[in-house]
Amino acid sequence: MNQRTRIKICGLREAADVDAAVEAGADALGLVFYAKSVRALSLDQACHLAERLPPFVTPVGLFVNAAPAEVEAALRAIPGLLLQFHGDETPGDCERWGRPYLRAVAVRPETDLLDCARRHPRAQALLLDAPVEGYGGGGKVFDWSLLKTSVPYPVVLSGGLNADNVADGIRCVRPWAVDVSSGVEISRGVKSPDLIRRFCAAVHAADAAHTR
Ligand SMILES: O=C(O)c1ccccc1N[C@@H]1O[C@H](COP(=O)(O)O)[C@@H](O)[C@H]1O
Repeated sequence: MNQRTRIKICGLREAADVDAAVEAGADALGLVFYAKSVRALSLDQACHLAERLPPFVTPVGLFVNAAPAEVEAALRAIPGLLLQFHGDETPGDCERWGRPYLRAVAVRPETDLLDCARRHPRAQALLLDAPVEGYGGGGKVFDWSLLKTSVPYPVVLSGGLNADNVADGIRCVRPWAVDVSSGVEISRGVKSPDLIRRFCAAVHAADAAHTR
């Protein structure tokens, strides 16, 4: 089946970057609700960015061990928010909202993806990331050859992707979607509309080149 690879651009902080991502064909935009991240937003800032999104572009709220009240406030304020849990949340923490969510998994040689999938039966997707110091957004690629198990729902490939390596990632992993943050930044936490466009163009070119 020919299947286009969905694109999530994460850690946006500026309206111009949001607009560039939408124009370039991004399917989802990540809003970071993790105070320790250089990409962190207040709820107010996140609402203003989310208001710019046209239909069919999904706002994604990224949380790391957030207090339930914080998740609840974001769900109330941003219609259609897809949750991304990127910390040590238990399956119960992720599922208590009765809302679709992405569960981030740091992929190590010993990681059992099927077990992760079993523990998160209601996740929309597993988001596969590199193990990094802290929780994520570290721009590190993991060893894609570790992905030998297929999971019973879609995966999102992330971790150190950029316009130069994303085609290889798509070819190796065949993910439902790819997710990028550091790889579209000119300096830590500062997005570049040009790099966003280059990343999206590389994904579209990879899809056009591959029979999937
Ligand atoms: O972006 C962050 O600052 C962040 C902080 C804490 C957890 C996750 C974070 N970002 C997510 O990390 C992956 C990989 O990002 P990168 O492309 O390697 O920089 C991605 O899913 C981001 O959404």
